[in-house]
Amino acid sequence: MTDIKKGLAGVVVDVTAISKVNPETNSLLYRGYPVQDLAAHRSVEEVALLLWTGELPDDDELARFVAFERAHRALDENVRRAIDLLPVDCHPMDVGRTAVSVMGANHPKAEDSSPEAELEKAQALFAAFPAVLAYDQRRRRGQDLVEPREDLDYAENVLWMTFGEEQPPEVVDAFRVSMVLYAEHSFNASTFTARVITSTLSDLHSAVTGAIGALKGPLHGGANEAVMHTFNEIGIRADESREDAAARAKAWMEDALAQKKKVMGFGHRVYKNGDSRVPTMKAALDRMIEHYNRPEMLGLYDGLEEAMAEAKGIKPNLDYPAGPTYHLMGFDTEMFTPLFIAARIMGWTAHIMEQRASNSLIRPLSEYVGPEQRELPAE
Ligand SMILES: CC(=O)SCCNC(=O)CCNC(=O)[C@H](O)C(C)(C)COP(=O)(O)OP(=O)(O)OC[C@H]1O[C@@H](n2cnc3c(N)ncnc32)[C@H](O)[C@@H]1OP(=O)(O)O
Ligand SMILES: O=C([O-])CC(=O)C(=O)O
Repeated sequence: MTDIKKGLAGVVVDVTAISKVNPETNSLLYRGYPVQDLAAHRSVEEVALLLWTGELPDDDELARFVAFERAHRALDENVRRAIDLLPVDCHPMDVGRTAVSVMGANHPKAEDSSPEAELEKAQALFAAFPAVLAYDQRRRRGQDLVEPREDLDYAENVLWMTFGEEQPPEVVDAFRVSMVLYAEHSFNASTFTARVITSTLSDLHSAVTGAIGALKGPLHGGANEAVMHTFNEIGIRADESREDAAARAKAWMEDALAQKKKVMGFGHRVYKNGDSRVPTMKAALDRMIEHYNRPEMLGLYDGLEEAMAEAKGIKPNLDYPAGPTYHLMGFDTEMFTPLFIAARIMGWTAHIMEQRASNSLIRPLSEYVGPEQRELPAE
């Protein structure tokens, strides 16, 4: 029997110059720059340009892109109409997936895959997607659409369109950090999906639509939402001490592992000794816990982490600190993975362009294990 690598685990399928995930050094580089340095010092807009072009922008390049991004933020009327047709109790990832598909169908350059058109479509999608998730959260709450504001940067504006109020700088900063950390992660399942679709010479919006489908699952992006379901199952008690919350979380985890449950937000296919992005995201979560004065959330976080480490030695992944961070900011739980879409559009579209520039149809082989050739039964 052929040596089959289930889930393509450990298989190197292509080269990439976009990011380097190094589990040995527990590091992640975007185009050579450590992600924690980018998260500390750079805007989402700068990171987007870095991922797409390979270099950090100079002042003129950044100013041009910032102007473009601010001019392309408003929710398109066709997209709004399509969203309004979807039930308010469907999953917001279905809304995001549908919205990107509608954007593609309406884009005048949908079938133009030249490098220039591709970059323009990537930038427009990056600019336009936040309005989808912001509008979706608001319509579910019975609130009206909030128009984008051109005087706000990307991170400030996403929060503005979602909540209709300017957020304090600490909150904006934690949100910006999450977007930078979520932007790109080499050949993860959704990015690989986007590359498979691109490899057939399909268009950018089709590739992103497919990637959203792959991101939705709880073994991938859906884990940030699932983390919050765990917290809710344990029970969030705003007046509880950190210690009491930690004790309840530990007991919950011990019980879950005794039942052989998989607990989302822990483990990773590539990192086996911790996720390079967790310390930076955890620091942002700590700042939010302090800002909102919610020590019991830290108790739940620590209790689960400690019990998982003691029982199985498995470390948290990025979705673990990101989930409670978004919760504290006021996002509805089901909106967490659409936030991941907003960020990962940067990485997906960079990979779509890289795949197209050096394409080969992605079509692996399988070993057949079904019945041998046989005769049809007589009619
Ligand atoms: C941004 C991201 O997408 S990060 C990933 C987000 N996904 C999650 O958080 C989902 C939970 N985690 C998991 O399911 C896994 O760790 C994965 C899918 C991410 C990676 O898994 P793989 O590399 O395929 O490892 P696999 O699932 O085979 O796990 C290896 C062992 O660790 C255990 N394990 C791994 N993760 C977990 C977990 N979260 N909870 C409990 N046990 C776990 C498995 O049960 C398995 O144990 P066994 O050998 O006794 O059967
Ligand atoms: O790399 C992976 O398999 C999943 C992940 O962490 C990501 O996509 O950010």
